[in-house]
Amino acid sequence: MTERISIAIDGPAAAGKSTIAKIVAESLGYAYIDTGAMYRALTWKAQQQQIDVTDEALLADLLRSITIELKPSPKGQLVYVDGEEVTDVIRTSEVTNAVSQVATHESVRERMVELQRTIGEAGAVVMDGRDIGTAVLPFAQLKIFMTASVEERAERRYAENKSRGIETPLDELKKEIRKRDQLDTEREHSPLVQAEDALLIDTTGRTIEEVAREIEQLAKERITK
Ligand SMILES: Nc1ncnc2c1ncn2[C@@H]1O[C@H](COP(=O)(O)OP(=O)(O)O)[C@@H](O)[C@H]1O
Ligand SMILES: Nc1ccn([C@@H]2O[C@H](COP(=O)(O)OP(=O)(O)O)[C@@H](O)[C@H]2O)c(=O)n1
Repeated sequence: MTERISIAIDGPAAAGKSTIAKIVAESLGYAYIDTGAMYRALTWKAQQQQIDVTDEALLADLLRSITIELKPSPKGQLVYVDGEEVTDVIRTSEVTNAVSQVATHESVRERMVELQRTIGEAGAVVMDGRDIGTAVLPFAQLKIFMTASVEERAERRYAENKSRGIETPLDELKKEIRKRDQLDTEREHSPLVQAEDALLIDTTGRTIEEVAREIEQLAKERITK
């Protein structure tokens, strides 16, 4: 019987990964790790230091010299870079439009995977991203590949942005999501791809509660096995 399983949730932008991962982690009493926030944090720091996001060596050095922390709080997960809280600033379009470029670099990915493995090693974790089931936690007991139509994903991001006072036209969001999906699936190093042993969950037209219950059930089946 495995009491502390690892759960990997991968998939394209705005498919609902972090929303669902958070709920499932809370209901199981597990830690939730948003690996996208780590790539965003590095991208933000690089922009602060005016480092060119195509410069792999400088980005890898930067990643080695900074501290990225994910801290749970009643408001949700807070993200810190070198002690500075960056939870909201890493969601701006300036960061969003550069992050997938930063994430293409092999040495950046190697270091991120190392950091994420250290966090996830002990189990009792729900981790979401693009390469969790394939590269970070290949032995995860439950792997989900979460998708939704690009229209629905853009509409969800639109509503989410609106509720946070950000007005980006729907068409622009659709373009940004398509572009990021393309960069993530076509990159050379650990691209976004469904792991062979991952279960595909299409969330199009489904509620957050439905999807969360489905994954909780799948997790419980594995925990008691
Ligand atoms: N099944 C769902 N149905 C409707 N909206 C959803 C669903 N899952 C997530 N959302 C909403 O979509 C938005 C994007 O979800 P998010 O979890 O940030 O996606 P990801 O982590 O995959 O980028 C959030 O505002 C969330 O509330
Ligand atoms: N494990 C991961 C997580 C994110 N990423 C990169 O980081 C970007 C931002 O991830 P995210 O999960 O915050 O993206 P959203 O879908 O939440 O907008 C992705 O588009 C990828 O380019 C990655 O390459 N590998």
